[in-house]
Amino acid sequence: MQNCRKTKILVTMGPSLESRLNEAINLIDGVRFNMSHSTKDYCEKFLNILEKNNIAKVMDLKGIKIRVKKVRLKNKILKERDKIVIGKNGDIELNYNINTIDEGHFILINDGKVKLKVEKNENDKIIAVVIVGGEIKEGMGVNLPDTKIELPIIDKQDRGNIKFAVEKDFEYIALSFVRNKDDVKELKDIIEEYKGDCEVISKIETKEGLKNVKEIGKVSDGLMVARGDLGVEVPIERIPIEQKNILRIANKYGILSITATQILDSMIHNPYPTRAEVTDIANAIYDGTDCLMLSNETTIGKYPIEAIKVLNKVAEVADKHYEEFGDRVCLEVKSVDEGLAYAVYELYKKLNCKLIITPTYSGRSAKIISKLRINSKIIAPTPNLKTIRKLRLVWGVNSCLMEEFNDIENIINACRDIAKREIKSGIYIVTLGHPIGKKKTNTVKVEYI
Ligand SMILES: Nc1ncnc2c1ncn2[C@@H]1O[C@H](COP(=O)(O)OP(=O)(O)O)[C@@H](O)[C@H]1O
Ligand SMILES: C=C(OP(=O)(O)O)C(=O)O
Ligand SMILES: [K+]
Ligand SMILES: [Mg+2]
Repeated sequence: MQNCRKTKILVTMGPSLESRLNEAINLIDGVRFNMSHSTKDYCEKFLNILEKNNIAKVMDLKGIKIRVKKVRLKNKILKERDKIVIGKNGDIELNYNINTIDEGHFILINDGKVKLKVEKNENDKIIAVVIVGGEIKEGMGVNLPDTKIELPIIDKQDRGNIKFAVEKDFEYIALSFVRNKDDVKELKDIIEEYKGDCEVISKIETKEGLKNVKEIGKVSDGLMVARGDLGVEVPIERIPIEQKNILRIANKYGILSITATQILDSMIHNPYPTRAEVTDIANAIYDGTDCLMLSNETTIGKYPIEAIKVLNKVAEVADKHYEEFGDRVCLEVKSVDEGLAYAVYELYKKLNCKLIITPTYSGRSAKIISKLRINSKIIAPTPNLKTIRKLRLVWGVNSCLMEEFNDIENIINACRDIAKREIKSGIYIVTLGHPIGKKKTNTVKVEYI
């Protein structure tokens, strides 16, 4: 069983971590492969060690990233009030057709460090004025917060990545730059086409995705507060408010929630965090995030292991105070699952029970109960290895392998053995589906040691 930390840790694989993964393998719960910077062959190298340790595998699709394709300017340092021609044979060419970028739209280059505003769109070219100057280079990321991006959310390369993720049993696929529910449906249809069951995490990181976050949440298995691109697409002062809002929506719909980017940014260069970062981690936990994700800290940072250790320690301490400071429960009751979770919650509070055991195939009963942020341990025994790995990212849930039984008595006895190991004496709760089999959980049993 993992240590008493309840918040889960997802790290991004990259040069800094790849040769030191074994130093952190017992402190992390998931690994993200960012396909903007990784190939399938690169992922292949780590599958064995991840599966041996039941670590959740997350494939993050590169998505429709717009970039600077060509810079024809001699002087690549743009100055305020400069006029720039964008388009074929213009000063700057993008890897995106420009005729949907209208007058008044902003063009943000290099994570928003350079800001242009469109003055004129003459169909084959755009005249833009420099609002904030700076250096521009080919390959730099471009964000178009005001422009409806008319591109399919999944291109040929990402379709290949999805096929690979299904073949290699990735637990999750993260979708970058999600705009609306149709984008999520498109990914789910492709996963189904390849007969996969990877769960879909929608990255909320564009103005349009933010506007549609409710409809996106309703059809996703998880939401990620992708603060990097989000902080470019909306004014940075909106990040704390949008983060709380996105996390509340994920918890209301009973889906996974991940908070990402610049979690311990200063540890890219320093072996210790700032006070602001440590407080940000605790506040993200109290905003209700299931999981925190490290990016540059573990891909290119100088101190990947130290960053993981700091995140582990800070989360462990913050978790202990969830009852005092954590956001209150807001899980929406849509079906029996949520009703049962609230029944477990009431029993836990009224009977001061010390342990909740949720035998499960799908993992859903454990995930839903976890949304109520119950302070007691939640153990989810399952015959399904993939469920163990999926639940690695779910707050407060420890999953373990249990053989497949064919009668309820045996499951209850097996849970008793787990309880004896975990609490020695006291009240514990078991959730079950009766009659036995792959039906939804529909029974709550109070047990006593
Ligand atoms: N180890 C096991 N052997 C046999 N049946 C099991 C086992 N673990 C859970 N079950 C049965 O699976 C059902 C609950 O799992 P599942 O269908 O995934 O529900 P949920 O999605 O609500 O978690 C119940 O019928 C439970 O009794
Ligand atoms: C997590 C994010 O996406 P990526 O790292 O793929 O840019 C982000 O933008 O914060
Ligand atoms: K990405
Ligand atoms: Mg992003």
